[in-house]
Amino acid sequence: MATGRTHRPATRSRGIPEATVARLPLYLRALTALSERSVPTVSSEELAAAAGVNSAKLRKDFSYLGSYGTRGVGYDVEYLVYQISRELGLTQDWPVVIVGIGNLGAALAGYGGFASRGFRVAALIDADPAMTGKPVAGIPVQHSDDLEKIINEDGVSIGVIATPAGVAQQVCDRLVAAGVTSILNFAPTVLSVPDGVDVRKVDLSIELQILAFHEQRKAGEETSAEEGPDAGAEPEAAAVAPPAPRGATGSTGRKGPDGDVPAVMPA
Ligand SMILES: NC(=O)c1ccc[n+]([C@@H]2O[C@H](COP(=O)([O-])OP(=O)(O)OC[C@H]3O[C@@H](n4cnc5c(N)ncnc54)[C@H](O)[C@@H]3O)[C@@H](O)[C@H]2O)c1
Repeated sequence: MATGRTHRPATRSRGIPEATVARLPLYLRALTALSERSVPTVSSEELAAAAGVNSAKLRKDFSYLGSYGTRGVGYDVEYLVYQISRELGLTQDWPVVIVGIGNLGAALAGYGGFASRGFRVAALIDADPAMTGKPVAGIPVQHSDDLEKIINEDGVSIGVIATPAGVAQQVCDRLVAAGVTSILNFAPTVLSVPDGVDVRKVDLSIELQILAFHEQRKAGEETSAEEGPDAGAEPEAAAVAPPAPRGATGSTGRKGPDGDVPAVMPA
């Protein structure tokens, strides 16, 4: 998808809501699947279903891109792929470094979905000298002493942190000082970054905790239904689960202290 240079679209200056930006990758994934099947056009309803989004929301989102589709025909798949890719900045190549090449870092390094979306893994960095020079997913691991040099040489603006939590802030500080302005943090810790640096946090355990919350609630509802209309009131009140962590649905959200949606973490 790394084709040509990015044009700054007019819509950018009008401002696209963060929630819409967060849905654009969902549309793009669904559209890419349609494009691979050489489907020429798609209705808003079909695309909304494929992306798991409400169709009215989809039409509103696309209006921010200046894309309204054609009545009775729908949206041109290829053109929408181009429009959304352009809006997301995916029509240019984004070199990415991954820091911390353990279980997770190695899995990320081997993930084909980065390159196919224009994210080139420019370097793998680890502090363990025993790993230096060893290829992971075909890329030799470099020592973290050279982090600044690597960032500068490759013009890297996106860093992925997959180190233990205890060193993540220190790694983050070095990445930022070297010129990285976007960080994808997998370490279970809240990172502090200066203005102008974006942090996205991924935490699968938080997603599981939210699922556990819903499971518990569903179980409570089933019990109430079995016990009759009056029986539910007390147990339900007694079984109040802790609220789901804010923003942990992985959607968008405003910036917290680490530049992302604050997620509740066990201390
Ligand atoms: N977000 C998630 O859903 C999720 C899932 C799994 C793991 N994790 C987190 O990801 C991190 C890595 O997990 P893992 O299982 O791969 O651990 P791991 O121990 O296998 O790998 C960590 C790697 O980081 C390297 N490292 C340590 N200090 C470093 C430094 N200062 N600079 C560069 N590299 C350094 C180590 O040498 C090691 O290779 C942990 O913080 C873990 O909690 C998050």
